[in-house]
Amino acid sequence: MTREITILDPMNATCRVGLLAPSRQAQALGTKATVLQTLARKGCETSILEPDDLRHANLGHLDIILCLGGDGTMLSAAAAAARHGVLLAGINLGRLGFLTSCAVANIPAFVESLCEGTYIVEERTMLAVTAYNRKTEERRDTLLALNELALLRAQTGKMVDLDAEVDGTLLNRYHADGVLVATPSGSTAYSLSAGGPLIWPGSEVFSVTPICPHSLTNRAVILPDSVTITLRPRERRGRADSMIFSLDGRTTHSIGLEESLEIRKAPQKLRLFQMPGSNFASLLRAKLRWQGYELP
Ligand SMILES: NC(=O)c1ccc[n+]([C@@H]2O[C@H](COP(=O)([O-])OP(=O)(O)OC[C@H]3O[C@@H](n4cnc5c(N)ncnc54)[C@H](O)[C@@H]3O)[C@@H](O)[C@H]2O)c1
Ligand SMILES: Nc1ncnc2c1ncn2[C@@H]1O[C@H](COP(=O)(O)OP(=O)(O)OP(=O)(O)O)[C@@H](O)[C@H]1O
Repeated sequence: MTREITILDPMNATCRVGLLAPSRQAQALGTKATVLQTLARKGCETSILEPDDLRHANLGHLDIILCLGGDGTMLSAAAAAARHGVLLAGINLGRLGFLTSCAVANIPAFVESLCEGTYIVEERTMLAVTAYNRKTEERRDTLLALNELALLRAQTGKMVDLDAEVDGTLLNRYHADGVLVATPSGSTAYSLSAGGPLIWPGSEVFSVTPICPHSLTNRAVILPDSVTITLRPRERRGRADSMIFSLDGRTTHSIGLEESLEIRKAPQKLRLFQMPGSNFASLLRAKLRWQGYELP
């Protein structure tokens, strides 16, 4: 895994922070004020980002996008951060905050570490997902995901059929509620709920995890992230149940029978801020509430 200790360039020591704080709840507004004050005291230049800025604004001048929220807020900013090569951090105002950097109580330590350059940068793999029409060869825009691509049944209580191919060779024909292609970052999210394995960040693999397959031997498969995975909705007994695909649970798109999804490792990596001393094992123990004798 790439984990680098970063030292800010002393010639350019002013840290330019884009603050994404979408919540209007009183507690979130109070935390936002505290964060702004603490950053200003340390000489950081802070601009406020609106959710729309993540799609339209040029963010390349920022050193860091700082989210106040939970995993949902981190996921909303991940693609923009990766596209612009900007570091992503979060102060947890959500429930779990698995992807965030720290809790509200640690704001002073967070800002200290940011300004002293003692933080760790973890490079996280993103997925690049392109839908294309096999007949017309028309391709939709390529989208990025940090956690997973989900191909799911839509507006129906029926199961769906779909084929998954690896570099053009059939992996399996699934009869299920859907299939997930998850990154190591996404292995602790939806894929985990669907019975997929926990994958250490930095592992160069994807997981293909079926959701409730009607076959007890259909399990998650781990693949090298150098492959291209193709997912293709199929007709079943002459009937096509409608399907959707979703990236990080945020955007959903319908997909037709003539379309396929091509899923690859994105050329862009997400640079994720980690507090000094943080490690994945303690995150698993704390956030996934592992129990055990004498666990620290
Ligand atoms: N049955 C499920 O487990 C299920 C169903 C739909 C979506 N999801 C997950 O929700 C994600 C979107 O998160 P949200 O907060 O916007 O939606 P949300 O409000 O539906 O929350 C989903 C839960 O997953 C957690 N989560 C998100 N990313 C995580 C990660 N990388 N590691 C560990 N936990 C994580 C969140 O903290 C939250 O508790 C999707 O990417 C998908 O992985 C899970
Ligand atoms: N666009 C928004 N407008 C208003 N409030 C928002 C917005 N986005 C998030 N919030 C609020 O901010 C808080 C964090 O939301 P977020 O979706 O990031 O995390 P969560 O789902 O609550 O937590 P987690 O995903 O970590 O379990 C929540 O209270 C949510 O209601």
